[in-house]
Amino acid sequence: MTLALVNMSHSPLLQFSEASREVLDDLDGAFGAARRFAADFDPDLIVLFAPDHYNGFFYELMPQFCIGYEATGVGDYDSEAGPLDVPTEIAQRLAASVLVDGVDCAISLKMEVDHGAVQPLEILFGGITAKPVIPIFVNCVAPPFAPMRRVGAFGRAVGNFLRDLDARVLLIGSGGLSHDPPVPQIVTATEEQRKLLLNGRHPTAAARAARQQRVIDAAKAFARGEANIRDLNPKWDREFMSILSSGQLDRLDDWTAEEMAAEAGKSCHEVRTWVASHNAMKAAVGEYRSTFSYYRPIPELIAGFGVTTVLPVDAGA
Ligand SMILES: O=C(O)/C=C/c1cccc(O)c1O
Ligand SMILES: [Fe+2]
Repeated sequence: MTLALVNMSHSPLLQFSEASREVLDDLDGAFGAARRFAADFDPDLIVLFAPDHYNGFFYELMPQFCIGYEATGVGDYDSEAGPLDVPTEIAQRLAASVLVDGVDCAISLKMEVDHGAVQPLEILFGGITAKPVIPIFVNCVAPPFAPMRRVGAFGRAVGNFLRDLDARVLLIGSGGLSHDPPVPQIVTATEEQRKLLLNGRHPTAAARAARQQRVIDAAKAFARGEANIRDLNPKWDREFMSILSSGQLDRLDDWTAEEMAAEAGKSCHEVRTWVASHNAMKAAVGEYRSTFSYYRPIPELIAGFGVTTVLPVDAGA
Protein backbone atom coordinates (compact mmCIF):
# COMPACT_ATOMS: atom_id res chain seq x y z
CA MET A 1 0.00 0.00 0.00
CA THR A 2 1.13 3.51 -0.80
CA LEU A 3 -1.12 6.33 0.28
CA ALA A 4 -1.63 10.02 -0.46
CA LEU A 5 -4.43 12.37 0.54
CA VAL A 6 -6.17 15.37 -0.98
CA ASN A 7 -8.79 17.30 0.95
CA MET A 8 -10.71 19.98 -0.85
CA SER A 9 -13.78 22.07 -0.33
CA HIS A 10 -16.29 21.93 -3.18
CA SER A 11 -18.88 24.39 -4.35
CA PRO A 12 -21.45 23.83 -7.08
CA LEU A 13 -21.37 27.60 -7.53
CA LEU A 14 -17.94 27.45 -9.18
CA GLN A 15 -19.55 27.59 -12.62
CA PHE A 16 -22.35 29.91 -11.57
CA SER A 17 -20.77 32.56 -9.36
CA GLU A 18 -19.87 36.20 -9.81
CA ALA A 19 -16.48 35.74 -8.13
CA SER A 20 -13.81 38.04 -9.57
CA ARG A 21 -11.12 36.87 -11.98
CA GLU A 22 -8.56 37.37 -9.22
CA VAL A 23 -10.44 35.03 -6.84
CA LEU A 24 -10.98 32.37 -9.50
CA ASP A 25 -7.35 32.53 -10.66
CA ASP A 26 -6.18 32.22 -7.06
CA LEU A 27 -8.39 29.17 -6.57
CA ASP A 28 -7.25 27.72 -9.89
CA GLY A 29 -3.69 27.95 -8.62
CA ALA A 30 -4.66 25.76 -5.65
CA PHE A 31 -6.53 23.32 -7.88
CA GLY A 32 -3.45 23.19 -10.12
CA ALA A 33 -1.21 22.26 -7.17
CA ALA A 34 -3.61 19.49 -6.09
CA ARG A 35 -3.92 18.29 -9.69
CA ARG A 36 -0.13 18.03 -10.08
CA PHE A 37 0.08 16.21 -6.73
CA ALA A 38 -2.55 13.71 -7.87
CA ALA A 39 -0.89 13.25 -11.28
CA ASP A 40 2.55 12.71 -9.72
CA PHE A 41 1.12 10.18 -7.29
CA ASP A 42 -0.74 8.43 -10.14
CA PRO A 43 -3.10 6.29 -8.02
CA ASP A 44 -4.45 2.87 -8.99
CA LEU A 45 -7.48 3.56 -6.83
CA ILE A 46 -9.28 6.53 -5.29
CA VAL A 47 -11.14 6.20 -2.00
CA LEU A 48 -13.44 9.19 -1.92
CA PHE A 49 -15.17 10.41 1.26
CA ALA A 50 -17.99 12.71 0.19
CA PRO A 51 -21.23 14.18 1.47
CA ASP A 52 -24.53 14.22 -0.37
CA HIS A 53 -27.01 17.08 -0.61
CA TYR A 54 -30.34 15.24 -0.81
CA ASN A 55 -29.62 13.85 -4.26
CA GLY A 56 -28.68 10.29 -3.36
CA PHE A 57 -29.45 9.97 0.37
CA PHE A 58 -32.75 10.93 1.99
CA TYR A 59 -34.47 10.86 5.38
CA GLU A 60 -36.54 7.89 4.22
CA LEU A 61 -33.41 5.91 5.15
CA MET A 62 -30.38 7.97 6.20
CA PRO A 63 -27.17 6.12 7.12
CA GLN A 64 -24.20 7.89 8.70
CA PHE A 65 -21.69 6.05 6.51
CA CYS A 66 -22.20 4.10 3.29
CA ILE A 67 -19.74 2.37 0.96
CA GLY A 68 -20.72 2.23 -2.71
CA TYR A 69 -20.29 -1.02 -4.65
CA GLU A 70 -21.61 0.72 -7.77
CA ALA A 71 -22.29 4.43 -8.21
CA THR A 72 -23.72 6.95 -10.64
CA GLY A 73 -23.40 10.72 -10.82
CA VAL A 74 -26.80 12.44 -10.86
CA GLY A 75 -25.56 15.49 -12.78
CA ASP A 76 -26.69 18.27 -10.44
CA TYR A 77 -25.29 21.76 -11.18
CA ASP A 78 -23.97 20.45 -14.52
CA SER A 79 -21.63 18.02 -12.78
CA GLU A 80 -20.78 14.94 -14.84
CA ALA A 81 -23.58 12.37 -14.88
CA GLY A 82 -23.28 8.62 -15.39
CA PRO A 83 -21.56 5.59 -13.89
CA LEU A 84 -18.33 5.79 -11.92
CA ASP A 85 -15.71 3.06 -12.37
CA VAL A 86 -16.12 1.33 -9.00
CA PRO A 87 -14.00 -1.79 -8.30
CA THR A 88 -16.85 -3.70 -6.70
CA GLU A 89 -14.83 -6.57 -5.31
CA ILE A 90 -12.47 -4.24 -3.40
CA ALA A 91 -15.44 -2.19 -2.16
CA GLN A 92 -17.05 -5.39 -0.84
CA ARG A 93 -13.88 -6.38 1.00
CA LEU A 94 -13.55 -2.85 2.39
CA ALA A 95 -17.10 -2.89 3.77
CA ALA A 96 -16.66 -6.35 5.32
CA SER A 97 -13.42 -5.24 6.95
CA VAL A 98 -14.93 -2.02 8.35
CA LEU A 99 -17.77 -4.04 9.91
CA VAL A 100 -15.35 -6.57 11.43
CA ASP A 101 -13.41 -3.57 12.79
CA GLY A 102 -16.51 -2.60 14.77
CA VAL A 103 -18.03 0.25 12.77
CA ASP A 104 -21.54 -0.28 11.44
CA CYS A 105 -21.64 0.95 7.89
CA ALA A 106 -24.28 0.76 5.18
CA ILE A 107 -23.51 -0.48 1.70
CA SER A 108 -25.11 0.52 -1.58
CA LEU A 109 -25.23 -1.56 -4.74
CA LYS A 110 -26.67 1.48 -6.50
CA MET A 111 -25.30 4.64 -4.93
CA GLU A 112 -26.21 7.97 -6.49
CA VAL A 113 -23.68 10.75 -5.98
CA ASP A 114 -23.86 14.49 -6.56
CA HIS A 115 -21.46 17.39 -7.00
CA GLY A 116 -19.97 16.64 -3.57
CA ALA A 117 -18.38 13.46 -4.93
CA VAL A 118 -18.08 14.38 -8.59
CA GLN A 119 -16.46 17.82 -8.39
CA PRO A 120 -13.10 16.69 -6.96
CA LEU A 121 -12.88 13.91 -9.58
CA GLU A 122 -13.51 16.47 -12.30
CA ILE A 123 -11.02 18.97 -10.91
CA LEU A 124 -8.25 16.48 -10.15
CA PHE A 125 -8.67 13.96 -12.96
CA GLY A 126 -10.89 15.60 -15.56
CA GLY A 127 -13.87 13.28 -15.08
CA ILE A 128 -15.60 10.55 -13.14
CA THR A 129 -14.22 7.56 -15.06
CA ALA A 130 -10.55 8.57 -15.24
CA LYS A 131 -9.65 6.31 -12.29
CA PRO A 132 -11.27 3.47 -10.34
CA VAL A 133 -12.97 5.01 -7.32
CA ILE A 134 -14.73 3.69 -4.22
CA PRO A 135 -17.24 6.34 -3.12
CA ILE A 136 -17.90 6.56 0.61
CA PHE A 137 -20.86 8.62 1.75
CA VAL A 138 -20.50 10.44 5.06
CA ASN A 139 -23.64 12.10 6.39
CA CYS A 140 -22.86 15.81 6.59
CA VAL A 141 -26.22 17.51 6.01
CA ALA A 142 -28.96 15.52 7.73
CA PRO A 143 -29.15 15.79 11.55
CA PRO A 144 -28.70 13.87 13.78
CA PHE A 145 -25.00 13.32 13.10
CA ALA A 146 -22.64 10.60 14.28
CA PRO A 147 -20.34 11.86 17.07
CA MET A 148 -17.03 13.12 15.74
CA ARG A 149 -15.12 10.35 17.55
CA ARG A 150 -17.21 7.87 15.52
CA VAL A 151 -16.25 9.60 12.29
CA GLY A 152 -12.64 9.16 13.37
CA ALA A 153 -13.23 5.47 14.15
CA PHE A 154 -14.85 4.97 10.75
CA GLY A 155 -11.91 6.60 9.00
CA ARG A 156 -9.45 4.44 10.93
CA ALA A 157 -11.38 1.29 9.99
CA VAL A 158 -11.07 2.28 6.32
CA GLY A 159 -7.35 2.98 6.84
CA ASN A 160 -6.81 -0.39 8.52
CA PHE A 161 -8.13 -2.10 5.39
CA LEU A 162 -6.06 0.03 3.04
CA ARG A 163 -2.85 -0.69 4.99
CA ASP A 164 -2.92 -4.24 3.68
CA LEU A 165 -4.08 -3.48 0.15
CA ASP A 166 -1.49 -3.87 -2.59
CA ALA A 167 -2.27 -0.64 -4.43
CA ARG A 168 -1.44 3.05 -4.72
CA VAL A 169 -4.46 4.68 -3.10
CA LEU A 170 -5.39 8.35 -3.20
CA LEU A 171 -7.73 9.31 -0.38
CA ILE A 172 -9.96 12.29 -1.09
CA GLY A 173 -12.11 14.17 1.43
CA SER A 174 -14.56 16.51 -0.28
CA GLY A 175 -16.34 19.39 1.45
CA GLY A 176 -16.25 22.01 4.13
CA LEU A 177 -15.16 24.22 5.62
CA SER A 178 -17.36 26.82 7.36
CA HIS A 179 -20.44 27.47 5.21
CA ASP A 180 -24.18 27.67 5.46
CA PRO A 181 -25.79 27.41 2.01
CA PRO A 182 -29.59 27.38 1.94
CA VAL A 183 -30.01 23.59 1.97
CA PRO A 184 -33.44 22.90 3.55
CA GLN A 185 -33.55 21.55 7.11
CA ILE A 186 -36.06 18.90 8.20
CA VAL A 187 -37.13 20.86 11.31
CA THR A 188 -38.04 23.98 9.36
CA ALA A 189 -39.03 22.40 6.04
CA THR A 190 -42.12 23.44 4.12
CA GLU A 191 -44.39 20.63 2.88
CA GLU A 192 -42.66 20.73 -0.52
CA GLN A 193 -39.17 20.71 1.03
CA ARG A 194 -40.16 17.85 3.32
CA LYS A 195 -40.99 15.72 0.29
CA LEU A 196 -37.55 16.49 -1.15
CA LEU A 197 -35.79 15.64 2.10
CA LEU A 198 -37.74 12.40 2.59
CA ASN A 199 -37.27 11.05 -0.91
CA GLY A 200 -36.58 13.63 -3.60
CA ARG A 201 -34.78 11.24 -5.90
CA HIS A 202 -34.75 12.11 -9.61
CA PRO A 203 -36.54 15.48 -9.60
CA THR A 204 -37.90 16.88 -12.85
CA ALA A 205 -35.51 19.15 -14.75
CA ALA A 206 -37.69 22.12 -13.80
CA ALA A 207 -37.66 21.22 -10.09
CA ARG A 208 -33.89 20.77 -10.13
CA ALA A 209 -33.37 24.06 -11.96
CA ALA A 210 -35.60 25.93 -9.49
CA ARG A 211 -33.80 24.42 -6.49
CA GLN A 212 -30.39 25.29 -7.90
CA GLN A 213 -31.42 28.81 -8.91
CA ARG A 214 -32.43 29.52 -5.30
CA VAL A 215 -28.90 28.62 -4.16
CA ILE A 216 -27.27 30.60 -6.99
CA ASP A 217 -29.36 33.66 -6.09
CA ALA A 218 -28.54 33.22 -2.40
CA ALA A 219 -24.82 33.15 -3.22
CA LYS A 220 -25.09 36.42 -5.13
CA ALA A 221 -26.98 38.02 -2.23
CA PHE A 222 -24.47 36.59 0.28
CA ALA A 223 -21.54 38.10 -1.65
CA ARG A 224 -23.34 41.48 -1.50
CA GLY A 225 -23.75 40.99 2.26
CA GLU A 226 -27.52 40.68 1.93
CA ALA A 227 -28.32 36.98 2.46
CA ASN A 228 -29.79 35.64 5.66
CA ILE A 229 -27.19 32.91 6.07
CA ARG A 230 -24.40 32.49 8.58
CA ASP A 231 -21.07 34.18 7.82
CA LEU A 232 -18.03 32.15 6.90
CA ASN A 233 -15.68 31.71 9.85
CA PRO A 234 -12.01 31.86 8.73
CA LYS A 235 -10.77 31.59 12.33
CA TRP A 236 -12.65 28.32 12.85
CA ASP A 237 -11.51 27.04 9.44
CA ARG A 238 -7.85 27.79 10.14
CA GLU A 239 -7.99 26.20 13.57
CA PHE A 240 -9.59 23.07 12.10
CA MET A 241 -6.97 22.83 9.36
CA SER A 242 -4.14 23.31 11.83
CA ILE A 243 -5.48 20.51 14.06
CA LEU A 244 -5.52 18.17 11.07
CA SER A 245 -2.01 19.10 10.02
CA SER A 246 -0.77 18.64 13.61
CA GLY A 247 -1.82 14.98 13.45
CA GLN A 248 -3.57 15.31 16.84
CA LEU A 249 -6.86 14.06 15.45
CA ASP A 250 -8.30 13.08 18.84
CA ARG A 251 -8.60 16.81 19.62
CA LEU A 252 -11.69 16.74 17.37
CA ASP A 253 -13.36 13.82 19.16
CA ASP A 254 -15.43 15.92 21.53
CA TRP A 255 -16.55 18.60 19.09
CA THR A 256 -20.34 18.52 19.15
CA ALA A 257 -22.53 18.91 16.09
CA GLU A 258 -24.43 21.77 17.73
CA GLU A 259 -21.30 23.76 18.58
CA MET A 260 -19.84 23.17 15.14
CA ALA A 261 -22.96 24.44 13.37
CA ALA A 262 -23.24 27.42 15.71
CA GLU A 263 -19.65 28.45 14.95
CA ALA A 264 -19.30 27.56 11.32
CA GLY A 265 -22.73 27.03 9.74
CA LYS A 266 -24.94 24.02 9.17
CA SER A 267 -22.91 22.67 6.26
CA CYS A 268 -19.59 22.83 8.15
CA HIS A 269 -20.35 19.19 8.90
CA GLU A 270 -18.77 18.47 5.53
CA VAL A 271 -15.45 18.63 7.43
CA ARG A 272 -16.40 15.11 8.53
CA THR A 273 -14.99 13.93 5.19
CA TRP A 274 -11.66 15.57 6.06
CA VAL A 275 -11.71 13.97 9.51
CA ALA A 276 -12.50 10.49 8.17
CA SER A 277 -9.86 10.72 5.44
CA HIS A 278 -7.14 11.97 7.82
CA ASN A 279 -7.94 9.19 10.28
CA ALA A 280 -7.73 6.69 7.43
CA MET A 281 -4.33 8.09 6.46
CA LYS A 282 -3.03 7.99 10.02
CA ALA A 283 -4.27 4.42 10.64
CA ALA A 284 -2.66 3.22 7.43
CA VAL A 285 0.71 5.03 7.47
CA GLY A 286 1.27 6.44 10.96
CA GLU A 287 2.67 9.97 10.82
CA TYR A 288 1.84 12.17 7.86
CA ARG A 289 2.88 15.62 6.67
CA SER A 290 1.12 18.34 4.78
CA THR A 291 2.79 19.16 1.44
CA PHE A 292 0.46 21.94 0.27
CA SER A 293 -2.19 24.02 1.98
CA TYR A 294 -4.50 26.71 0.63
CA TYR A 295 -7.27 28.59 2.38
CA ARG A 296 -9.48 31.48 1.38
CA PRO A 297 -12.98 32.47 2.50
CA ILE A 298 -14.99 32.91 -0.72
CA PRO A 299 -18.51 34.26 -0.09
CA GLU A 300 -19.37 34.11 -3.82
CA LEU A 301 -19.03 30.31 -3.53
CA ILE A 302 -20.57 30.20 -0.03
CA ALA A 303 -17.45 28.42 1.09
CA GLY A 304 -14.52 28.68 3.41
CA PHE A 305 -12.40 27.11 0.71
CA GLY A 306 -9.53 24.81 1.67
CA VAL A 307 -7.29 22.59 -0.43
CA THR A 308 -4.59 20.42 1.15
CA THR A 309 -2.30 17.62 0.04
CA VAL A 310 -0.76 15.13 2.45
CA LEU A 311 1.86 12.38 2.26
CA PRO A 312 3.23 9.88 4.78
CA VAL A 313 6.19 11.33 6.69
CA ASP A 314 8.49 8.67 5.27
CA ALA A 315 7.47 9.29 1.63
CA GLY A 316 9.95 11.16 -0.62
CA ALA A 317 9.43 14.89 -1.28
O1 LIG B 1 -27.47 23.25 -3.32
C1 LIG B 1 -26.77 22.36 -2.86
O2 LIG B 1 -27.09 21.19 -2.94
C2 LIG B 1 -25.48 22.67 -2.22
C3 LIG B 1 -24.84 23.81 -2.38
C4 LIG B 1 -23.49 24.14 -1.85
C5 LIG B 1 -23.11 25.48 -1.87
C6 LIG B 1 -21.86 25.86 -1.37
C7 LIG B 1 -20.96 24.96 -0.85
C8 LIG B 1 -21.32 23.61 -0.82
O3 LIG B 1 -20.51 22.67 -0.28
C9 LIG B 1 -22.57 23.21 -1.35
O4 LIG B 1 -22.81 21.89 -1.36
FE1 LIG C 1 -21.48 20.72 -0.18
